[in-house]
Formats: sequence, structure tokens, C-alpha cells
Amino acid sequence: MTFDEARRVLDEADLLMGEEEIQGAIGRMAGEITGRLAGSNPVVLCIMNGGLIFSGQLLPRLHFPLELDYVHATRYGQATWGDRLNWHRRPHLNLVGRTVLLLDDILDEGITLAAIIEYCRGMGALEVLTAVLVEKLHSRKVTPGIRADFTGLEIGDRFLFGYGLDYKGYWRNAPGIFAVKGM
Ligand SMILES: O=P(O)(O)OC[C@H]1O[C@H](OP(=O)(O)OP(=O)(O)O)[C@H](O)[C@@H]1O
Ligand SMILES: Nc1nc2[nH]cnc2c(=O)[nH]1
Repeated sequence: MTFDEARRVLDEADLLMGEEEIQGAIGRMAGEITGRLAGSNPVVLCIMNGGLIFSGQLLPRLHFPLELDYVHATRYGQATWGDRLNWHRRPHLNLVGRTVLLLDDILDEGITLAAIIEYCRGMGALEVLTAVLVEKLHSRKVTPGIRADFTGLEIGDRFLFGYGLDYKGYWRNAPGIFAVKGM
């Protein structure tokens, strides 16, 4: 995709959630996560790349001790479809006996979170909780009814970008959650 095409994608996109709604959702999630995890000495794992912006805005609102690490696992790469999880970086912190909180931008089919939850359990985590900024509403979940423990926003079944979500590698920095025209 060229630079000019990237500009056009944003110009033509539909803004589905603006900054005010997103900030409200992150604030509410911070309260819910604090209520559940403040005393649990958790390991928080940011799922790169998409989880970066959500994590960066959520973490300063969690006013309790935690350790932070990240994993890098991708399904989609720069494409808009993918069916396998490729691991680029596994957590370095020891997860044995720990409460783990996974942070990601979106739960779509749930394949990414399901695989990372399974990995963390396999590494000895005591419990694994999940927080996503967006849950996409449709009936193609890897496990019917799979939900994150903490969800910011529910959005319909379109291809989204902004706030960590990319369109062909661009616009993770878009200041809202947008849907690509026609997708
Ligand atoms: O629920 P799923 O259908 O598994 O999709 C959700 C995953 O897809 C995106 O990651 P992607 O693989 O595109 O990598 P990225 O985070 O680097 O964009 C997103 O960040 C989630 O991790
Ligand atoms: N950028 C982006 N990544 C995704 N991964 C799973 N669903 C989506 C989506 O709608 N947009």
C-alpha cells in the first residue's frame, strides 16, 4: 500500500468509536481490573503489536503493583485474514503460580487469545485473564461464546483499524476506531 492510498483509506473510512468513548471504556475497564486483580501480584502481558496502544493507555490507570512483559504473536500479518498463530516472542517472565492478564486490541474469532491462554497455562500460570479494547460481534468464534474477562467496546462485523489495529500495516495510530470502506 502506498502512502497516498493509506491517506485515502482514512479519508473514506467510517469512524465507529471516537476518542471520548474509547477513553471512557478504558477508564471503566481500569476500575473493573483493579477490583479483580489489585491484590493478586499479576504478570501483565501486552500482545504485540495490536495491544500496544490499549496497554499504554490502560496501564497508568492501574494503581497497584504488577509486572509487565509482552508477547508477539500474529495471525494476520499485514493481511486481513489468517488462520495460524505465528509466535515471534514468548514471555520472558516466569509464569509459574502467577495470575496473568493478557491485553489485546481485539477479540475477533478468538484464535489468538485462545492460543496464548493455552500457552500461559502450559507455562504454569495459576489463572489467565484477558482484557480487550474491542470485541467484534459475529458468530464465527473459535469456541462459541468465548468472551474476554474485561471488554471495552462491542463493535459489528467490519474490518477495523485505529487504536492499535492496522490496515495493511498502516494507521495503528489513527485516533479512533474506524471501519474500512466496503469491508
Ligand atoms: O481473535 P482473532 O481472530 O484471533 O484476531 C485477533 C488478533 O488479530 C490481530 O492481531 P494480528 O495477528 O493482526 O497481529 P498484530 O497484533 O500485529 O496486528 C489483533 O491484534 C489480535 O491479536
Ligand atoms: N486490523 C485488524 N486486525 C484484526 N484482527 C482481527 N480482526 C481484526 C480487524 O478487524 N482489524
